[in-house]
Amino acid sequence: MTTIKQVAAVIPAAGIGRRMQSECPKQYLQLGQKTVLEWTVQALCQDPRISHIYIATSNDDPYFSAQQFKVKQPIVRVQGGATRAASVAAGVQAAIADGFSWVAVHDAARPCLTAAELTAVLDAALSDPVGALLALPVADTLKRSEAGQRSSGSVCREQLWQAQTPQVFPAAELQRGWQLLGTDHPDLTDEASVMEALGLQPQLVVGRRSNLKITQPGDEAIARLIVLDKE
Ligand SMILES: Nc1ccn([C@@H]2O[C@H](COP(=O)(O)OP(=O)(O)OP(=O)(O)O)[C@@H](O)[C@H]2O)c(=O)n1
Ligand SMILES: C[C@](O)(CO)[C@H](O)COP(=O)(O)O
Repeated sequence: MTTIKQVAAVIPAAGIGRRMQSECPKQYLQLGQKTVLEWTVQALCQDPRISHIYIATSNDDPYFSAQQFKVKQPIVRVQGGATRAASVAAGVQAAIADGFSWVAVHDAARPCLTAAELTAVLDAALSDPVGALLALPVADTLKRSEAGQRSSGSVCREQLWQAQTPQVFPAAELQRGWQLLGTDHPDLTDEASVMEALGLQPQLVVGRRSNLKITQPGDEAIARLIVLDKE
């Protein structure tokens, strides 16, 4: 009988959603019958290799206790930190303490992840010496703006990708990176940056534009259309 490798999902959900300017943190906005976070947890349970879910929330989060996660995987709440990296590191530490050697880090603000994307990034990561992340080749012309929101030129996009999540890596390697660099380093905006800082080159797995991160006003309306189309 072949045993499948068990992976802990870590969801950073301790942000305040400043850019969103919404009445509550964006991870608790309602998309139909579920909140963004409830959709995200459900999305991560679409592959049986995800066996536990660690959610990092802010200490004074008044919304989490009312969440209804209708999944069979155990949900573990941990205290998030002042940065996304600190929140992720708290979840990874809890996962390691529970015996996990691989983690799949996925933003709470990305509720539209499909089963196909999740399976693809897990397949790639678990058979790769470094790990893997979902990403999109840049499809638009990129402009640089140095003053007054005016274009001062274009940036070559030939070798540029937009990182998404899940990002799937060995937990101990991530911890080694944070021990070296800290969790408030401005360049460590995702887990792949930590691996790159260790001199490693994660595998890029082509994702979908529908796996958007709810960030700016109006993004929640797009995400609502995507998730309700699945219902
Ligand atoms: N200290 C932090 C900051 C962010 N996050 C989480 O990291 C994810 C991606 O971060 P981002 O989109 O930047 O969320 P916010 O930090 O909430 O947004 P903003 O920067 O607009 O405040 C989100 O699910 C957010 O909840 C976190 O767990 N802990
Ligand atoms: C992790 C991430 O979603 C990859 O694109 C992104 O770096 C998160 O950035 P944020 O400013 O913390 O939302």
